Amino acid sequence: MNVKPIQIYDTTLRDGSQGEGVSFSLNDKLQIAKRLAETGIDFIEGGYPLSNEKDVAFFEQVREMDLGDAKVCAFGMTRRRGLKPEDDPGMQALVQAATPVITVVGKTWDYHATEVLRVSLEENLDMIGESVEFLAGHAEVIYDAEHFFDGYRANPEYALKTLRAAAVAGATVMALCDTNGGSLPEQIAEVTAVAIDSLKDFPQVTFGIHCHNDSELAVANSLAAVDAGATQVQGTINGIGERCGNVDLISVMANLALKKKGYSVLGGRGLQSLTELSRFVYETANLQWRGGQAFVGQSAFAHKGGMHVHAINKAASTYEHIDPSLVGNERRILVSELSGRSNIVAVATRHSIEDDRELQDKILAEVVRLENQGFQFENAGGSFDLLVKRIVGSFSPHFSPIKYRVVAGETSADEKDVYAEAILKIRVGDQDCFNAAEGHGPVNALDTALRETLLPFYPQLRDMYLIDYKVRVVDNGAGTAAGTRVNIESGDHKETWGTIGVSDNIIEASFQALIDSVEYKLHKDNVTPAT
Ligand SMILES: CC(=O)SCCNC(=O)CCNC(=O)[C@H](O)C(C)(C)COP(=O)(O)OP(=O)(O)OC[C@H]1O[C@@H](n2cnc3c(N)ncnc32)[C@H](O)[C@@H]1OP(=O)(O)O
Ligand SMILES: CC(=O)C(=O)O
Repeated sequence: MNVKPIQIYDTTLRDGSQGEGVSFSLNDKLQIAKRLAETGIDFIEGGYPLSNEKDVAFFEQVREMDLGDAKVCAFGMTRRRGLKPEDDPGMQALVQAATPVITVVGKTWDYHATEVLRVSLEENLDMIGESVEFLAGHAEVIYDAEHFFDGYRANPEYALKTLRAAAVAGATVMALCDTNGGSLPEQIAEVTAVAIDSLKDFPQVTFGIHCHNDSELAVANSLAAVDAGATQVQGTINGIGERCGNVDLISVMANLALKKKGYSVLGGRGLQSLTELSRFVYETANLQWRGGQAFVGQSAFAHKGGMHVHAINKAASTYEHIDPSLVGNERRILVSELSGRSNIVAVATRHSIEDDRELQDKILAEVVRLENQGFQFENAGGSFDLLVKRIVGSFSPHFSPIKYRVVAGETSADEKDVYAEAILKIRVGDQDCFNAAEGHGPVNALDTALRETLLPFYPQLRDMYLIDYKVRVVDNGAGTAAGTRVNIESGDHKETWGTIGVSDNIIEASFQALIDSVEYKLHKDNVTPAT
């Protein structure tokens, strides 16, 4: 069967940066461009050179990078009213960006031309035609038809004229924009087909689709346009962008490659790097991951319900629409009060409890009891592992806490320096050890005191570090009134693990999570407890 290649046009660095809370540095932009190219993205829209110095510098520096087959595009608007293109600073900035592709946005909607630009409909057509013609002398031109679908609904004849003006002037791609993100898939399909038909006397012209997600339909709309004949999809990684965002290219690429028949993206490669690409962009943009993001989210293949895990263990496709590895993601089994024995067996693989139903029931009962107190084991695999060890009987403590005290306060009213000190007594083997430490805060002081005390006995702890610390107030209603839940994420050179503590007292909850974190490290490294 013939497959139709669909070009992927990424505008994370331009339209994505219009998203609230997104601000890329120059280096961020260059790094993301490199990743996009490595993934096999066809077009990388780098920014708006008229807008700011950073984008100008981006285009200067990106030229020095080897981005393989990816084409870098500079973005800008048509010439200003009353100016010749060659005299327009925006046009000049686009040319100076010296990219192989220039994307120029123009108005399609008659209302927008007359009310916002305040130009006649004829002048708007001239602005489009003259701008494209001028730019086509310097680069391949993609024409972004802003508000195309709203424009078509308001005045179809005029909307199509704006496309024709761009085609006559030499644009090679018409990107139809659902700028306000308000269209439905059936409208997109119908209007895209009409637009394509209207330019059939320009066989060299192809069509793209550029959707926003204001109605949560951007993916469906983009796929509808592709079915109607569009061969380029514009969007951003993770759907970041203004208001509700742009279409998420991750979902578009995965659906086109894995679900829809007859299309290919990324030259048939690169799909397995989608999860990594998604997370790289989140990290670089300093944004929180969306756990439930389709295909690449951390929870996209996370199974919690006991009945589901039972089925997954027998046949994964019962609750997974694709094999997660196809997009570089992985299956996760969560343990909680909603678990059945199947979750416990699946998570506790290293404890060989598959055949012991009695043990499975005991572990499950303990999980349910603790969750009722405010514990949550989904992100606390280290603590869950220790819980299983305790019930199975393979847990041997490496130390035992005797008492601790934490003091925090201000050094003086003048200096207002906050200090924290921890005093700790623990038993290691047959020795009682006493230590005090200072820290940036009470938990840091306690952590330092604990490590310093244990290091002479367990030098392996030098390789362990704290990655994240989170506190939540829990009001469990049903169970004992638990006050705070502390989750700690720790790591060493090999792996990361989560631990948990719950108590009315935040310091006590933190201490429990710290103890579990250290015990998990020592157990996993098979360190013999000091005698
Ligand atoms: C749908 C989209 O996402 S399009 C891209 C939107 N992105 C951005 O706006 C981000 C980058 N923008 C910027 O840095 C600035 O807005 C600039 C540099 C482009 C322009 O800044 P300013 O000159 O201060 O103008 P301002 O932003 O206030 O207004 C936009 C101007 O462009 C004009 N304009 C808007 N769209 C177009 C167009 N397609 N063609 C020609 N002129 C246009 C407006 O009429 C207005 O000009 P006016 O003040 O003479 O009426
Ligand atoms: C061009 C563009 O970003 C839009 O119309 O949404």
